[in-house]
Amino acid sequence: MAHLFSLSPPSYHEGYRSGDAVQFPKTPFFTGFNKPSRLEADIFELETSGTIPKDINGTFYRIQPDHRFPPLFEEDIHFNGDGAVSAFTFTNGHVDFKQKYVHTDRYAAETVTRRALLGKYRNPYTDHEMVKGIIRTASNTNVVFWRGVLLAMKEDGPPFAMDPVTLKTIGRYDFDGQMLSPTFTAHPKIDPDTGEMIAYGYEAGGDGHDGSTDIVVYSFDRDGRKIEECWYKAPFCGMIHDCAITEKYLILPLTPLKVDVERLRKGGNKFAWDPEEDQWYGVVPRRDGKAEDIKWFRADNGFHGHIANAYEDSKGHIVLDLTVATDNVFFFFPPANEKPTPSHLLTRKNFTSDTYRWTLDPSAPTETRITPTLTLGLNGEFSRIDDRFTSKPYKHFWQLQIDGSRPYDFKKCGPPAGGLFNVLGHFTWADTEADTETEVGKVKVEKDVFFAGPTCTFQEPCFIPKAGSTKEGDGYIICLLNHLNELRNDILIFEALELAKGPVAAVHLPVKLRLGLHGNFVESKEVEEWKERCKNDPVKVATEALPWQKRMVEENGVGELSGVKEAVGVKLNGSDETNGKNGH
Ligand SMILES: C=Cc1ccc(O)c(OC)c1
Ligand SMILES: [Fe+2]
Repeated sequence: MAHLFSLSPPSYHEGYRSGDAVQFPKTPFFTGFNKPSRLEADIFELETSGTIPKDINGTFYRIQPDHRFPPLFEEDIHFNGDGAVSAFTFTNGHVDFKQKYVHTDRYAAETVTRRALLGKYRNPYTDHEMVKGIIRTASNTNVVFWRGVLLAMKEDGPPFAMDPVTLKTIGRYDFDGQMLSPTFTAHPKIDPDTGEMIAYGYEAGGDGHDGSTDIVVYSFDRDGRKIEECWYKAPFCGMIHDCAITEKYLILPLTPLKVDVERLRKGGNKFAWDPEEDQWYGVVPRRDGKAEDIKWFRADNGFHGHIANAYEDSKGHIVLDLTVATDNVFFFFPPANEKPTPSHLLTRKNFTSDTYRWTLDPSAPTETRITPTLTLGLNGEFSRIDDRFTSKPYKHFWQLQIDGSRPYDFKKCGPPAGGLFNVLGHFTWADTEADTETEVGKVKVEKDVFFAGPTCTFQEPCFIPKAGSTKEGDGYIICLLNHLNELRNDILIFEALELAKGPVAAVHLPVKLRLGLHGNFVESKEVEEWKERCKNDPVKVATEALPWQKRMVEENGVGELSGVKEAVGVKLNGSDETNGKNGH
């Protein structure tokens, strides 16, 4: 007799989903530690070890891509998973946990059909007809608190707003109708002095998947008013994942991962790595920018990781610190001339990801070639700082490190899911101003590190300032720990300036989450204050389709998009009659 689990026909035929069996691909992106969690959860009083500091009163929010349904394509990637937000709320030494999906338009549509309708990562040409014209974003990359709401963000679409207490999705957020570009970054920066949000979108000129080289830059002041909007041109349509701000400038690292609309039309990958292309840095003024103001700096090929920080030095030069890898970190987006490799054969490239310091002279001519002022000889990613020092000279950063010299239990864990981030590091710049003069290669940091052990890796850390203290680094580091052998997660809490001493406390989850991207800490006081304010002035979400959707309706007639209208409740005519009846 056939084994019960072999009764259903194969769920993928020639790489495309077939049949009705609900089965995830057996590929490395969907198995082992990478198996979707699909969990919405609410746990009151998590188990803990050590002593949870009683002065942490607030919530650590983080987000993970977590596929709800078997993907349409067997070779789908982690980054295409539905956004799910986790919230760890600390109250006087106790910790509660919540996790909820972001209810995007794709979430609504796929709830109706109980199966995936959207195809490949950022390729609408691979979607089911029913969702033509949909806002495709999975909102899975970052979660940022803004004026009373949590914004779940992904760089291919607008943010979705969630209630910070219940994690219920409120709707698509358009900054009170002031932000109508098709794309919006997952890495906005908040100026700690002015409280404004500086943000941008790339591939922003058209519908968000047409290879447009337009970049839009926005600033919203602390009262939510749009005070800046300027449109610039990029030398090519490529990924601009993170950004940095100084007092006067916004810096946009353009990575040689390129979009090609013809490839998209043929059902191919969103991005292709171009090993021949430079890494570019666009610099624009934060105030009164004009299209012609953008200045590009170019350096030899490299793959941008995340920003640590940036500031202007005493000469008015921009000091910019970020990780840059020596090869294509997104191994699933190979060069255009390379055939896609089946994912069971895919391997991470052998790259290192050092921390680079660039010093940019804003008065230099555009397309000036640059070399780093400093490289640190580290190998890591996911740098974080004390965010109160964003845009200012700073001393401390924290970063996940890849230390191949430490023991790793391959037998118990297999290949490390998401990368061997086995060490959490705290680094102190020796002397911030002098560093800009230092020669390349000289390590000018002091290290303070903690090794996770041979069966564990870390997810991105986050700094929590100690209440009442304004001193840089005076706080805690909170960090998810992956138990790769047990398929479970913990949260570790460290004194931020004393990682080597080990965690002061651990919080134990009874389940495995998925590998997440980014997170932020918000004080309970702030959430409560905004709850009060929102009673009189409720958060408004988008009530109309985006301009590109309206154009699509005009060009094709609503008839062609009726599938969307019915299934998704996209408010194509500004009516909301279908919204809300779709599953939730
Ligand atoms: C670097 C991370 C990164 C970049 C682009 C993405 O769409 C993404 O999705 C989770 C993640
Ligand atoms: Fe990121």
